[in-house]
Amino acid sequence: MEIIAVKELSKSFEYYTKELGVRNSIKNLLFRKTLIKEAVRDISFRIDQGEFVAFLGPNGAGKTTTLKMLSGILHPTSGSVSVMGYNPSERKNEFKRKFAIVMGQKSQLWWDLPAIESILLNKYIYQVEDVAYRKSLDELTELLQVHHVMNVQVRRLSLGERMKLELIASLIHKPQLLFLDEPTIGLDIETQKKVRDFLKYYNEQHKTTIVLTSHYMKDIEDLCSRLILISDGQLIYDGNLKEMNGAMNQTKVIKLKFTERVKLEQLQTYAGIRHAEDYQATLEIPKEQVNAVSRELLARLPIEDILIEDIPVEEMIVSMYQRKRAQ
Ligand SMILES: Nc1ncnc2c1ncn2[C@@H]1O[C@H](COP(=O)(O)OP(=O)(O)OP(=O)(O)O)[C@@H](O)[C@H]1O
Repeated sequence: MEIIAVKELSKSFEYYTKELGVRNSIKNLLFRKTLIKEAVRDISFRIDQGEFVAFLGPNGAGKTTTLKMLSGILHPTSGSVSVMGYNPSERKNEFKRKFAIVMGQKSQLWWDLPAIESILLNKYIYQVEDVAYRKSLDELTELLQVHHVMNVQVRRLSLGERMKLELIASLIHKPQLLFLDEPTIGLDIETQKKVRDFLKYYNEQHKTTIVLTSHYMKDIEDLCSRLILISDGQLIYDGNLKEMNGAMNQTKVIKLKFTERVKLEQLQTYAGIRHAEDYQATLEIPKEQVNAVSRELLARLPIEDILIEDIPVEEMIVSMYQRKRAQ
């Protein structure tokens, strides 16, 4: 079932530049120059129920602007958006009850109160019935293991604890759609993993559609089967992570560790040296040559360890952004 349908969506902002100084301020008042920023340009995509989609782009690509249009905070300049059958711009209460937004950098919890108070407030705002509320709360606190901090003032919580409670507050009404903006930002590795495990389980269990933006590639690789990439307001890729791997990864990386110091000249017969220093080297080799080159390396050099890997997802994505800029 289709949850989000975005068609030829664009958003432009009008803004003004302001020069410094009193004289310029007066000049600006009289002859203000209007500039137009096309933050989102003609993008189209569809997302089905239960999908866990990464929505990525470099800084200023238009991600927040798009998410704001999907949640009804901003009106599109042109094009259409349908979310769960609603036009988000109409901001119907019924629509607002069906989705949630979690922002890693912005809290929705009352700072001076225990989180349970904010969660309870959401129960009333979203009109969740007592039995459903109890069930949701028990499930979420159990999964996230936060019983012991429910009654602690939010300002006293660690970042990880707060993030988990943000998730509970957002999911207490069982939204069909969840927008997650940098949910693991600033968290330690162990807590990042716990949050990821929770999101994976929750998505599978409840078929909640999740749209995630994150700068951590581990979030994307572990959670999202599909990737929507935007750059400079335009859609540059929409597809499976594995397919992108196949299409982009025409080369593999060979990481070598040596038992003795190896000179650069000994490696120079191979094109694609990414890095070489004394006891280690990294080469980038076309896929079809990997077997032959590995055999030759093992025969010719004092190798302690050899590792053959795909190009990291992060690098593939960055090279997609670069390709787009070069067009
Ligand atoms: N109200 C506004 N007025 C003028 N320009 C704006 C406005 N809001 C956003 N922009 C511009 O639109 C572009 C896209 O912004 P947006 O916040 O959507 O990017 P983003 O992909 O979310 O970036 P980031 O990862 O840095 O948060 C940026 O160049 C930004 O400066």
